[in-house]
Parts: sequence; C-alpha cells; structure tokens
Amino acid sequence: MNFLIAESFTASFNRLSGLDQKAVKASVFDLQMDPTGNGLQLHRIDKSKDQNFWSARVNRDIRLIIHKTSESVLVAYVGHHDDAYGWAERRRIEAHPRTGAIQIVEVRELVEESVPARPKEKPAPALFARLDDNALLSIGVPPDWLADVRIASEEGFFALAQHLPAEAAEALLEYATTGRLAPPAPKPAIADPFAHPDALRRIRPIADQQELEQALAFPWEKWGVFLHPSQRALVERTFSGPTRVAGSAGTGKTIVAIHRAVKLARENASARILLASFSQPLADAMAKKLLVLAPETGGIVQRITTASFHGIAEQMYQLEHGVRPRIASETVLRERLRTAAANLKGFSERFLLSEWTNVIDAWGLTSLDAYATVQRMGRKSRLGPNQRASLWPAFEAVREALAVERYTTWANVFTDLANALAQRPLKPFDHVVIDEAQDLAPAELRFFAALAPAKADGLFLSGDVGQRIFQHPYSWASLGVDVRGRSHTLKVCYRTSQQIRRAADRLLPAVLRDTDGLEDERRGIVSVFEGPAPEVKSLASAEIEAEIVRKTVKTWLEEGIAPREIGLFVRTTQLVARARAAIAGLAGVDEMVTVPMSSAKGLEFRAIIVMACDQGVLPLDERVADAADEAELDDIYETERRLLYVACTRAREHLLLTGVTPTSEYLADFLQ
Ligand SMILES: Nc1ncnc2c1ncn2[C@@H]1O[C@H](COP(=O)(O)OP(=O)(O)OP(=O)(O)O)[C@@H](O)[C@H]1O
Repeated sequence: MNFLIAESFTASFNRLSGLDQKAVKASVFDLQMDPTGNGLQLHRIDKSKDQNFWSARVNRDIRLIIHKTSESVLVAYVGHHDDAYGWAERRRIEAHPRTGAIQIVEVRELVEESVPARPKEKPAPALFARLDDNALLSIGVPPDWLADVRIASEEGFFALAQHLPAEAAEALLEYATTGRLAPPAPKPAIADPFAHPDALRRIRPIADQQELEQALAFPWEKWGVFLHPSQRALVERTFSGPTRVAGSAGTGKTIVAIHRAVKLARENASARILLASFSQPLADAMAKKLLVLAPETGGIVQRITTASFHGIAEQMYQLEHGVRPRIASETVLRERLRTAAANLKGFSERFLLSEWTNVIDAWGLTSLDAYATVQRMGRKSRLGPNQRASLWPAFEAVREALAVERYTTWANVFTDLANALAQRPLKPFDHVVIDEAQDLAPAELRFFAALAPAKADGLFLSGDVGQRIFQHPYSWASLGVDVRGRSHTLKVCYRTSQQIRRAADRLLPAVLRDTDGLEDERRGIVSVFEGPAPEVKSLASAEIEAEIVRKTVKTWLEEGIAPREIGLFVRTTQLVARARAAIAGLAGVDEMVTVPMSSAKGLEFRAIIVMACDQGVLPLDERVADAADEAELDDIYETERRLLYVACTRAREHLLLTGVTPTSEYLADFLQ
C-alpha cells in the first residue's frame, strides 16, 4: 500500500495552531502504521463526487481528509470540520486523461463563486484563443476547465490560475509571456500516475516513518518535499562531467544544490561531500537547510561539509602548512604597489591595482613570459609587449615584497592548493557542489576543479551570471571546467511575485552570454504567484524620501507584515544610517534588516525598500572614477546594475525603490 502526502495537506497543516498540529501529526503517524484507518473513525465524504475521499477524526473539531484506493492512501488536507468537508466536496483526484499525471482537480461547477463568471460576450483579448483543446490538454488543463481557459483575459487569468493544477497554470503563464507552449513533461517509464513528474511535485510517496517525520517537521519548507520536475531532474541525474545549473533569481538553484548534496550522500554511505558557497553567512544558511532534508542523527549531515569558498581553502591551507594564510589587505597592496611603481610613468595607481588584482594575481602570473601571453579577459585596453615588459618589474617587486613579509593573497592560496591537489589521486571529497558559482575567481574555480574527483558527479556548480558582482568574466573551459552540454537552466521562480520579477528582469538583457559562449535565456521565466506591482518614487529631497519610506513601512506593519520580514537595502555602508533614520522609532525596528546591497545575497523578505537610488550612488561615483579603462568601466556599470537586480529580487511580495532626484539611470529601465 502506497502512503502519500499532498502539498495541499502541508499547506493546510501550516495554518493550524501548534496544539492542533501536534494532534494531526499523531493521527498521520497512526494512519501510516495502519492505512485502514482503524481507530480514526473514517467517514466517507458522501457529498463528494469522488467516492474515495474520507474524513478521519483528529479531535473534536479537526478532520483529516484522506483519499483511499485499494493501492494507496493519500493524506490530502486537514482543517476544521466544515472547512475540511467543504474542501473534499469540491475536489476529485484523478489521472489527467492526456498527460496521465495524477491531479487534485477542483470541480469546475462548484467553484463558480471565485472564478470570474463566464461572460456572455467574449472579452477581448483572450490570452489563449489560439490554443485548441488538444494543446490545452497536452499541458494538463483538466477537461472541465478548458472553456474557462479559452476565454481568460489578462485580468482574469490569475484568479483562474489558482484553480488549475500548477503544471497547467505555469505552462499557460509561460505561453502568455513568450508565445511558446512548453513541451509536456516526459512520462515516466512505469505507467504509475503518481510517478509522473507533474504529480510528484504536489504528491509525494512517503517510504517510512523517518521520511514522514521529516516531511512534518518543516512543513513550511515546501521545497523539502515538493520539487519542480526540472529541479528534481537536476537533483537525481548522473552527470558524466562538470555540470552547471543556471537560472534567474529565486528559481531554486540553492535548493537544487542542497538536495543534490543530500542525494549524493544517501546514495553512497561512505561518500564525503563538500557544499560550498560564496560567504560564511550563505554557507551557514545552507547548513540550516540541510537539516530540513536530513536529520543530523541520520549520519548524512556529518558527511556533508558546508563552507564558504575562503573558509574551506583556509582549512586546507592550515592542514598543508600548519598555519593560517597571512592575507595582504588592499591597503597593504596599494602601498607595496606605490613603492614598486614609483619610477613608472604613464600608468595610474588605479590602473596598477586593477591590473595586479584582475590579471597578475588573479591568474597567478609569475613570469614576464606568462604576462606577455595572458589573455587580459574583460579588459579591452590593449597593452603591447613593450608596455607589459615595462610593467612587469613593478609587479615582480610587489610579489617579492609580499613574500619577504610572509604575506600571501587569496588567489595564491587557491592556486597553491590547486597545484597540490592536482598531484593527488585521492581527493578529500567524493563530490563537490558549489553554489553562487558566478562569483568564483579563476583561482577558486581551479581549486574546486582540482578538489573534485575527475569522475561522474564530481563537480556540480550552480549560479546565475545575471548576479555576478564580484568577478570579471573569464572562460571556465580554459581552466578545464567545460560544462558545455551539461548546462541546465531553471525557469520557475518560487521567491518573487510575477510583477516584481518582471520589473527586475528589465534591468538585465534578455539573453546573457558567458565567455564560453553559453547562453542564458532569461525570457519565459514564470513566477508561481502574483502580487502588487513594485513602485518607484523619485523624490525632491532626502527628507521627503525618509517620510515616504517611513509611511510605507508603517503601512506594511499595519497590514500584518512582521518587522523581520521587512528589509531596507542601500548601496553603501555609509548610507545605512540614512535608512535607519527613516524608520527610527517604528515598532519592531530592531528586527528590520538594513544592509548594503552587497550583503543582499541569500536574504529574502516579504517587503523590501531599496533606498537612496540617487544619481552618483547607483552606479557609485567612486567606483566609476576608479575604473582603470573603458572595459572596466563597462563592467562597473554592469555589476552595479546587477547589484540592484540582486537587491530587488530578494523581495517576495512588496518592493519600493526610492531616490532623490536626479535619480539613478537604472530606475528608468526598471519602470519601462
Ligand atoms: N520546489 C520548491 N517549492 C517551494 N519553494 C521553493 C522550491 N524551490 C525553491 N523554493 C523557494 O524559492 C526561494 C528561492 O530558492 P533559492 O534560494 O534556492 O533560489 P536561487 O535560484 O538560489 O536564488 P538566488 O539566485 O536569488 O540566490 C526560496 O525561498 C526557496 O525556499
């Protein structure tokens, strides 16, 4: 007998009080032990057209709705008595006649009140008028909803979409935005309607008590149980070589990386896995999420090391050398460069630092020969052989000065470790999974490539080129990490409302191409929910801006948004004070997060204000002035734009951008 739980159950379970939840858990465990439901006072829901719906008594008030056939027991819903009965009376569970996937379908004739009435005259324009029944059925629209879909206009679509199975709603939304109808999900080899990928995203088989405990322990973390078929495919597949997962903000790249680490650990009881991300806070956040999938006691978590890029390198360096690396700060570098280049004419200090950081140090160049032939990736200002020859002694002198003082750089640390690892047949990890891979420096990529065994599923990288903030572009393939043919893009956005995501997407080109020629198509992304349109306010003074920010936050608080669900982002650390001042004294102000945009990665809020989007702040004047050449200037403009994209896409429901006139040029693109 299959035991399954549905997403509709998890969602309804989340709405109950803690006490009721406890009682429900006990009943669900009883049901799993004895699927006949003895002792749970089962009653058939007679008013439902689907005769397999039964209610089970949890306590005086709460009823569990289960769907029982001779092969399976599905826990479908839980709620207060009338609500639970009403839910079951309005639904049926069946395999879709075309796709074969099991669907929980709302009975069309019983949801008249919430769907816009079918108008007598056809409204214009109908979004899906060109799709015939055949096309609509192929994406999983239930037959009794075909007529509603056919006449849906843009206005009525979201109200309708709530009633449709998610796979159908997403495919329709993608069609509405791109004009393309997604091909249906491939049917599984076994003809089990529950095993269909579209069914698995909302209904999961639960193998044992431990799995049930996990599913009920973190019911609000839906991703722990219900993955999109495209996410699941990336979690479960075996890849013959290095693999990349791309996707715009909020499409679940981190979720896929975490699931994958757990899957690899489960598959092989002795495997050691590294799960690394850009910074320590991001690594910590992944460690917490790991626990949703794998209880610590299960022995899996101990075999998954979560770390930041620098953190894992520092540990390995200590193992190799017995000491921590002494990293030269930017101030030290500037000073050493100034001394070394004292007699060099015609090159600005800014240029020298940039050339050192992005070319000499980043690529670990140790000879003039290497410098003479290196491709200065992302730097268009040409440097002829004579110029390079005249620059080299200064860079060499910096290297020597640093060595004398026992200083090193992160790039050096990663390169040393990569070289040491390359010699070793046995690697410390069996699988390396990297998140935020778009911000890997060349030496870091080289290090992780050397750390991963050169075998199937050795190296898995997830990231979004559109969020590259800290790195110059370069070719991964030139460092031996060739993901061509093994690069996959996620297209369903789970974090950000359709309205906010659409506006944020306007900040970036529709197609991003990386240095290896891999294209990241950013059209056709679909958000799974909608919300209010984001707002942009260009204001006459900082005082007026502060007032608007304060009013907006107050309204959000009054709407019931918790203070910790509100974030304020600004471009620089100095501007944090401007944001804090605007909200000073509001209830719960200490729980609101006010940080520079560069710390936005990995955060997520219901409501966000991106404040002080002034001209001169975005892009930041100091950075623009710091550009060493025209190519670097282009890169600065782009990375500043991406910073704003990252900040905006941390918002789930509400987003407000404010600035003092004249405001940032990016705001015009956002509004377009
Ligand atoms: N299958 C899913 N079901 C429900 N929620 C999901 C699912 N996948 C992802 N999410 C949620 O969507 C949000 C974004 O996920 P995640 O952080 O993995 O995206 P990302 O692509 O890494 O985003 P970014 O590039 O912005 O860092 C998270 O709140 C996550 O819990």
